[in-house]
Amino acid sequence: MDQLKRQAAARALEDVRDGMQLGLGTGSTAKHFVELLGERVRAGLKVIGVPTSEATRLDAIRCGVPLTTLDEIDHLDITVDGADEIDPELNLIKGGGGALLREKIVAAASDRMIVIADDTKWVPTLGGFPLPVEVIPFGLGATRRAIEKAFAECGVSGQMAVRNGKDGHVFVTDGGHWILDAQLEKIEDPARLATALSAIPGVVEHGLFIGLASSAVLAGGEGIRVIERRKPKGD
Ligand SMILES: O=C[C@H](O)[C@H](O)[C@H](O)COP(=O)(O)O
Repeated sequence: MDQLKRQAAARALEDVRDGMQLGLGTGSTAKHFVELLGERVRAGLKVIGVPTSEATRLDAIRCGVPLTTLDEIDHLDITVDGADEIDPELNLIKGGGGALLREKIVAAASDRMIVIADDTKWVPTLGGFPLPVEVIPFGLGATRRAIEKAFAECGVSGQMAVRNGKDGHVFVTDGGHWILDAQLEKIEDPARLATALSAIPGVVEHGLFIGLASSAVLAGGEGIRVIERRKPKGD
């Protein structure tokens, strides 16, 4: 599986040109991209990156990839990031590693987002992977009830739990927030659910990435498949 992730990362790297400003994703697949990019940088490629998490920032530094911020530059050419699920419209569930907020800010600031994954992430309908919803700890009970109401209005339901870290304590995101993971099984209308969740006070962000991915590079036993998004970015 790790080999497949690396192959997808290597394919995305073929789109990177000298002088590009890149969004650097988070997770085990995006980590391969950062490592491969580092090799190219050491061989003379001139790029600059914006990391989507503290973990990726440290990886990029270790690999020698020069970094900047979205305060210092006004756009990114390409963001390369992994995903937890990808549907045929290239809508995504992200946030399995807790980096969804910075990932979405960076993807939205990019001309193109290339999603890299092994082909087990490709699904007909999103929802098998628990949907991460990043929340402010204050008023959590009220936020939870509002999320449940939004789920009901959007025709989905399922258990929701505060995410714990490996140490057994509540997982805290890079932004200092908590994550609720919702087991929804099938999200028939992800765009509607995304809009409903974004309207709830106390919800900082959610893991539905709608209309952000430009293409997906899927690596599987049969080789690599590149799927281009049909509609323009943002639609
Ligand atoms: O918060 C984490 C990110 O959204 C990751 O890109 C996503 O969880 C996929 O990670 P991985 O490549 O490790 O499966």
